Amino acid sequence: MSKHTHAFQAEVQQILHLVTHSLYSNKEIFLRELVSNASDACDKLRFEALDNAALFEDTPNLDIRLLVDKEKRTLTIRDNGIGMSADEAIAHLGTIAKSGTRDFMARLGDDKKGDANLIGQFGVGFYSGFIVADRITVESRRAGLDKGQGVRWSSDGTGEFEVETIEKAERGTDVILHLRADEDDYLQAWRLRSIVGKYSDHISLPILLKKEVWDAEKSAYVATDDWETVNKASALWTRAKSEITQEQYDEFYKTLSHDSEAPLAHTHNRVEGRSEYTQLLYIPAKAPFDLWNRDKKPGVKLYVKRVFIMDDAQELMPTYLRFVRGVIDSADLPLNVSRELLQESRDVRAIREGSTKRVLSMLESLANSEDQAEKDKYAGFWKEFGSVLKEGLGEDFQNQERIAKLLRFASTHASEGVSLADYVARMKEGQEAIYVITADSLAAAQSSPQLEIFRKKGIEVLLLTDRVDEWMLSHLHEFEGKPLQSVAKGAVDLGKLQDEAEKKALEEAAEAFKPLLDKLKDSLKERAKDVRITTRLVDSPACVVVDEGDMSAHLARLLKQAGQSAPDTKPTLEVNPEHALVKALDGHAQFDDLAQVLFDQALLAEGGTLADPAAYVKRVNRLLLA
Ligand SMILES: Nc1ncnc2c1ncn2[C@@H]1O[C@H](COP(=O)(O)OP(=O)(O)OP(=O)(O)O)[C@@H](O)[C@H]1O
Repeated sequence: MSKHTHAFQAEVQQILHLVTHSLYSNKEIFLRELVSNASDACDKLRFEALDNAALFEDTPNLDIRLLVDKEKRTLTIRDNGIGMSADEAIAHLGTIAKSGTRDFMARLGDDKKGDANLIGQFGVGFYSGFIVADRITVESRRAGLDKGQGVRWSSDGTGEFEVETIEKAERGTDVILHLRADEDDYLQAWRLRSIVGKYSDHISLPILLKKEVWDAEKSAYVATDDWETVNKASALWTRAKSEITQEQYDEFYKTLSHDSEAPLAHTHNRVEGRSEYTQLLYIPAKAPFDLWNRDKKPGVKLYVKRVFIMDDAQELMPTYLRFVRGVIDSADLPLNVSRELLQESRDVRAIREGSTKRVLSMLESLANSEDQAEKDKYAGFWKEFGSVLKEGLGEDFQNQERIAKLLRFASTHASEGVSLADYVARMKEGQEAIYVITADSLAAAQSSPQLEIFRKKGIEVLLLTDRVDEWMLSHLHEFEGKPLQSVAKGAVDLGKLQDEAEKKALEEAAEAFKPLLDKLKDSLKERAKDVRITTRLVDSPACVVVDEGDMSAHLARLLKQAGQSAPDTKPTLEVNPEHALVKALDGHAQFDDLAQVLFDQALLAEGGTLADPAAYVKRVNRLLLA
């Protein structure tokens, strides 16, 4: 193949622009990214060679080498892994296959400056080479292909790249960085050694550098022909916990996840027994940009006896823990395990159950810690991932109780961080239910008329404003034997919290107001299922509620917003017999206008919208002018 020029996919051009403009504050990460690609390439070769040992050709020992040419000012990252064919080089180094790329770009905003954190999280991988290089040449040959079928890919990282066929004797890939004018630092062996030590020590393959000796004549270190290994070259998770520092754990996480922030917590265990495996699992500090996508695969890598098998092994972690990152290395699974086999394997099920329990324990120890810093970490976790964890209530029945204990809410007593256990501990004497209200926002929840009686009596109500809360309520019916009760559903029944005198007053008012209620029912017969007297209101004249078994108005709105159909259930209007407006209804000349306005206002107060706002305005104006 003669030389061909190709244009980068538009998204790659944007990434390249970002890389060179936003990441220079932490330049050295380019080496971590390229070494990690080299290590992945070796993992892939080892995996493919399980079925075809010939791929190893005559070099079964896999390694990564860093070569420096001080005259040409190049740094080469060489691996003898799987390599790339010409087509693969064009596809992999010219496009971004990752799903969600477009969404990601949109999140960066129009100026495309982005912040380094977000970009780091997305993982610029190969393109990070352009932070320090003004040209990158890749020479590669895929394992199994002929020596004449090597490929040279080259680009200055602007709009285009060139590809041509070359002879390449050794299998694998050379990534040759032509360093920018002011990047001589990366030609120094000590500098490379220190970066490898910092970011890539855990890489399980040897990373080799030419040994240098001091040359007195030249007054400089010069390279010899001997190679030396500069990393520990044993997979981090296989080492004893006591030999691993916090920094090493954190760096390993950063390589796994491309996150530039340290994780919140990790758990590292060797599990023995019926199923034998090692797990090293992390909870990130920040949610990834595509956390909301339930199709997002959990970020756990599967290894079998230290051989990499696959990324994102969904079967190893339930969907609601898809934010967890890490590695699971099984001693029992066969090396040629397929996705299909994973789905059926009892060992995999045992691993998933064990790992789920570990992650929940990790969260529990943060949440229940006496140490404020740990508690704050849990608060941070909840902010980032709480909504996803709630999915577990419906997904993982076995652990429902543990998950319920990890939930945190706002309430009428505290603006955040209220657990169900806190709530239960604060329940009033005689209180039988955990009261909740759902709304679109905290402000809407806090000012809901339905809360008035609870406020007056000092009874705490949980304010649920997350989009998944309605769904959560359909799975979580009780906690420690106390039912969760929506204050916007059914007639308010405070049970033992209401004294006899109050009950009697209500009955009497209902009797006295009967004629008025009948008139209201008649006026509102198209809109309200029923009209009744209530004691739940203190300052407001009226509110709307739905029956116990009906869908809440909030959920119906959410469904409609999401373009789904929701039943048009009529609410019940409850009126406050003590309120001046309600008292004024009796014998009012514009009874119908007032009744309709009362109903419209009740809808508005609980966050609803009016079907006919213009009619409402006209009625209010008529009343104002009367
Ligand atoms: N040394 C290498 N040997 C073989 N293939 C490589 C090598 N480096 C990169 N590639 C190929 O190029 C692709 C793109 O690499 P890049 O680093 O941009 O992203 P990635 O590794 O897929 O994703 P991430 O960096 O987020 O893990 C890789 O998926 C791989 O197929």
